Amino acid sequence: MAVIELDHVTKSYKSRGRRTLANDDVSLHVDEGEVFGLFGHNGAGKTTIVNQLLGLLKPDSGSIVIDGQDIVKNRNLGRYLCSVQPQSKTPLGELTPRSVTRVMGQLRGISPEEVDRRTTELFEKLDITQWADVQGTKLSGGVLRLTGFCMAAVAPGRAVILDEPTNDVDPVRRRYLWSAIRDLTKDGTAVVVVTHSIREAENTVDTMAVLNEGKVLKQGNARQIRGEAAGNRMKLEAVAKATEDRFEKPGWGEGLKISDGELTLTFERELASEALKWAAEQRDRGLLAEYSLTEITLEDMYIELVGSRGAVEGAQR
Ligand SMILES: Nc1ncnc2c1ncn2[C@@H]1O[C@H](COP(=O)(O)OP(=O)(O)OP(=O)(O)O)[C@@H](O)[C@H]1O
Repeated sequence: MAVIELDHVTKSYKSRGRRTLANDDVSLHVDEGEVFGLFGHNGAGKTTIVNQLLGLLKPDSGSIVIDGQDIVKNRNLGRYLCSVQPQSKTPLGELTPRSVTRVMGQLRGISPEEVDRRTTELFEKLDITQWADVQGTKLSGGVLRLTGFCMAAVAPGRAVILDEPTNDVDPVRRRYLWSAIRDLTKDGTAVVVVTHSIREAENTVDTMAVLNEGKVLKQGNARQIRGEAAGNRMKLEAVAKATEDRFEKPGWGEGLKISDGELTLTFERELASEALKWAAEQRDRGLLAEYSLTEITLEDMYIELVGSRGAVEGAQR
């Protein structure tokens, strides 16, 4: 059953005499117990979707239904039905992670005992118990961000919306966080994760959409989309020590690219041993350092789809 149904939503902003079409006929559905990844370059229109789900913005046209309730007609319901971790860091001031998480749980109507149990469980899961009672002014950006997640997760609504939850978080706690995101779905909560960390999200998201310049470019089951993009292909990744023109391009690979000193080359899976031989030769010529063969990822699909399009234009208000 769909918890979030966003249909044909269009939203534009007017600023300094200019109109920006932030969402252009966007339709997204998120089912119970599903983690939905919303991907897109800066300025693609992701936060505009989040703000409309929460009832903070009204679409120009289209419908938004959460748990069967019309959010366009009753905008306050958005904030009741969804709990949210906003994109900005949670400013705690002199308050502590434990106190703000408790307040949020109580505001959302769960008993003090349940709030304490959930708060302890979340802090332990994310390994931030040692900072639970430290004032916000003395905490790192990562701990503040994780506190923002706990505030959204302590008493989740029918949907939990997480806008860039992994920013500033160290690699180990990011793993705990992705696992905590999956845990949220166990009682049927639908989770929307807005993130640029597609490589990490890949293991957790069930369904996804790629947004570009306000439009949905691709949407569906994340595993299927990755499978379709990968086909029978693999990828060679290597540290390049020379520019592209110095390499002898193999006849069998597609698209040898060097960007920021990293070489990538995709090829049919059965050519894996050829690819390793080629890489060893290039290393012997002093053109490559470390190299490895990897699977095609969801992030590769994203880059193929969006590329550098919109990366420059989209973000200015
Ligand atoms: N209040 C506003 N007034 C005018 N234009 C806005 C406003 N908010 C957003 N925009 C514009 O709408 C478009 C979509 O912005 P939005 O913040 O939804 O993108 P985003 O995908 O969330 O970006 P990011 O990944 O950088 O957070 C951008 O072109 C942005 O400049």
